[in-house]
Amino acid sequence: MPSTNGDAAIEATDLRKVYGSAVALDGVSLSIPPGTVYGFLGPNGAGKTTTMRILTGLTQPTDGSVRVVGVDVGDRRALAPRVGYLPETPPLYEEFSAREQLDYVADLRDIPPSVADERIERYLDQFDLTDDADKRIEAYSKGMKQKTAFVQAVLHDPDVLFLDEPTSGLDPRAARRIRESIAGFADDGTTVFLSTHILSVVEAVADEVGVLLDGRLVAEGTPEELQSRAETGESGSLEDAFLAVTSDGAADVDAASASAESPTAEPR
Ligand SMILES: Nc1ncnc2c1ncn2[C@@H]1O[C@H](COP(=O)(O)OP(=O)(O)OP(=O)(O)O)[C@@H](O)[C@H]1O
Repeated sequence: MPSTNGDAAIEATDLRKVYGSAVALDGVSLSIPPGTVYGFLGPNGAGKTTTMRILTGLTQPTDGSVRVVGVDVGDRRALAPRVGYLPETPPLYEEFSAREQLDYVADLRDIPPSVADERIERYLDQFDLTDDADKRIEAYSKGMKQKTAFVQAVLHDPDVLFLDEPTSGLDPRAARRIRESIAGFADDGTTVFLSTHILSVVEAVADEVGVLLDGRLVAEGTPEELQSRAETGESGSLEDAFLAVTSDGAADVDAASASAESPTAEPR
């Protein structure tokens, strides 16, 4: 369990989530400093989306507690202005245009119109959406929808940004825009919690990586630290590291041998 850090942007303690008889999360603790880009990895069904939904206050944990920027996530009213969330299936009104959608969200977020107008135009331009900004979203490609949803998540300039597969379905240029944008937010002090299966994105932007397996955090460290843990040694890729710590029985091995082997990444 991480040491309790009152200044952490995300502080989760011993999260458990049980659905019926199925254990989705089995004691996950996180302590993520402000300004960190945290890459959250794990195989299908590991519990990543469940964790994100708990960290954003959308799902109640069965046990455990979460504070984001010092706010208990149960306090939705206090939390909402401080966090942005891009879920795997983003909520967009298909009958709106991107400009209408973003105007609508700006209004919901109480962003003053002059500030909102400037930001919306800047983001539309940044994500190559200006020419299509008045077309209905239902006519957009998957990538255009994803970019619109990303802008929607960041429009209010949140302190902490939760991104679930932000580059999924994007062409290389659009994916690069998102990656650059994530790096830019981090440079400005935003904490980014990034769940993805695309390891090159994590390699490009993450300061720290956590690997979830069967509802447990089985490894945590910088991408370089995780790579150096891979069986292939220092030259191992993040993919090697991911496969090593998520192979059958890896969770037990890691938990048992954490201090004995003094690995460079901090296993859980
Ligand atoms: N609402 C729910 N009701 C019952 N079981 C659920 C529910 N949501 C998630 N689960 C279960 O919890 C476990 C973790 O699911 P979760 O969606 O968090 O995984 P994930 O790591 O995000 O997976 P993926 O990479 O495939 O998106 C899975 O076994 C899943 O079936």
